[in-house]
Amino acid sequence: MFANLSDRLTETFKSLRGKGRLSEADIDGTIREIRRALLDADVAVPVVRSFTAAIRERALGAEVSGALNPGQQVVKIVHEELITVLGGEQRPLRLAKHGPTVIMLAGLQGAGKTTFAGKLAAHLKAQGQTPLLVAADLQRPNAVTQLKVVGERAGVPVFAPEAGVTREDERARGNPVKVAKKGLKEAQDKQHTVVIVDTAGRLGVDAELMRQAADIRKAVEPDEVLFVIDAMIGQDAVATAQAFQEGVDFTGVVLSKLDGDARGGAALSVAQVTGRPIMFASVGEKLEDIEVFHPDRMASRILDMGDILTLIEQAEQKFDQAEAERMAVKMQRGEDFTFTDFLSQMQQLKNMGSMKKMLGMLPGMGAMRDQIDNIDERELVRTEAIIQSMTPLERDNPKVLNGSRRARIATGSGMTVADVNSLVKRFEDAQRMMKAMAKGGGLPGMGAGPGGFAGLPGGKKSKGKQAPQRKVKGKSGNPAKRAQQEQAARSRSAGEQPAAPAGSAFGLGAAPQQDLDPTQIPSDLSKYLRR
Ligand SMILES: Nc1nc2c(ncn2[C@@H]2O[C@H](COP(=O)(O)OP(=O)(O)OP(=O)(O)O)[C@@H](O)[C@H]2O)c(=O)[nH]1
Repeated sequence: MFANLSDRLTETFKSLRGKGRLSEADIDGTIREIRRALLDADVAVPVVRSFTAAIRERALGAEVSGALNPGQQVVKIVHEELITVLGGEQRPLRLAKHGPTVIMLAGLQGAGKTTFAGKLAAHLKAQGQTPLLVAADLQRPNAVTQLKVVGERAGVPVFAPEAGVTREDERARGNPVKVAKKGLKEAQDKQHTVVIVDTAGRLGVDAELMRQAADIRKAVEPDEVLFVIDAMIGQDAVATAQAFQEGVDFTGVVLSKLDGDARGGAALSVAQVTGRPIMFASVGEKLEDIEVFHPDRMASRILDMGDILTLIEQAEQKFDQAEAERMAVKMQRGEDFTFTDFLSQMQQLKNMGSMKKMLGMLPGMGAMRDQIDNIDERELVRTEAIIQSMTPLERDNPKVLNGSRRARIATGSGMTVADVNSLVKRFEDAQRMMKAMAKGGGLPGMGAGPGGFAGLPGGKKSKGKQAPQRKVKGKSGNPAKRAQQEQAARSRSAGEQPAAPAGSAFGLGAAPQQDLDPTQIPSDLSKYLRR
């Protein structure tokens, strides 16, 4: 996601590091680099122009802050301007006060509408809604079947045109406007709280496509019309978005395929050009690859400051609280950490999704992209296989693991004895770590107490002594935000980095800690602390 842009911008800021003051030439040089980086990322020219002009004006306007050096000041300005370009505030979905909320999806063929329809349905279902998917994409023969498949995966019913008995039925079946209306009626009758209408796309913008989408819009009067755009579309993004805005009009944007996007110009152009908020990002082919779009968090990711809030939220959603509490109690009692616990933690880690994606959300990880790309996610599966090949006695009393038992486990799991030895070694390290945490000290750079993962949030706070904490002003009521505030304060008072890479105990490439560029961090964290 934005890999090239992110690398170019962070490289540009490096040249400002350590400068006591910035001359106009320094600023112009930086602006030139930013302009090139944005154009190479396919950001639309007018957007680049206004963006760089705003940065230049503010940078020259000497917004002096005692806390930040000039280099950091420029990063802060770029960060704030990026947030503005990306739409400012996050805009949540508008839900209808009465009756089902109607959400219509529009966009070009292959933009990712059908895939997103399933993701959105699953996302809303997890929030307690009862969505109905409506297949009004009758253009592509396979589209209805595809929607049925994603609906089944999401556990959400799909309304699709049935084969008709009369000629009139058959005509209605081929008419997307009638199908959409019938779908809405079905939702009202069956008391669904949300209706998601998937519409047809074409290879390019054409009058027929626009007329059909506009007719569906008129027929179902949606609360939201979401324009789904492929983030890899490049310079065509602006023209396509404008055509849809004129033809159908939309209330929000969904950026799809943001996972595969090394350029990402669409993201930086569409909100600004259309004045419509980006509301969701689609970041993969799986059902759970959906993110609520937060302009400030995305700006932080682009500047390689990480996105700890999203990471915490995802961890919280997938985290099994009961299991965490079981671990907390166990450790407070001083009971030994066993392979059974190790396995359970690993399974939770797996539930949280791709390790690469999670690591990519930590600050300063852009410089380690190659190492992250080399992480072998199958390692979790191999580790699981080894533990599954142990007897209950061995899992709970790892000390009994002598040479012959290790050889048997290696054969049973299809691994080598060296693999088993290496896992036992990692396990012993994790066991020592858990003991240290149980004593209450916590571990450097970690926010988690007992029951939490190494380097990941979650679990209860230790009752024992914590490292001295700086008081955080204006603590948020939001657990994710609060966790970050506390972590930031802890990290600062201890002079530590904001978070330790996760997964090291599980042997997933064990991303080493690196020196973070100080020009990249302070403005971001201090921003959250001030909130
Ligand atoms: N990598 C990646 N692939 C995606 C994403 N969203 C969709 N795709 C893939 O893109 C292709 C097209 O997606 P669809 O959901 O069928 O697109 P559509 O807009 O419904 O297409 P039409 O129904 O023909 O208008 C499929 O192969 C999807 O698996 C995403 O976020 N990331």
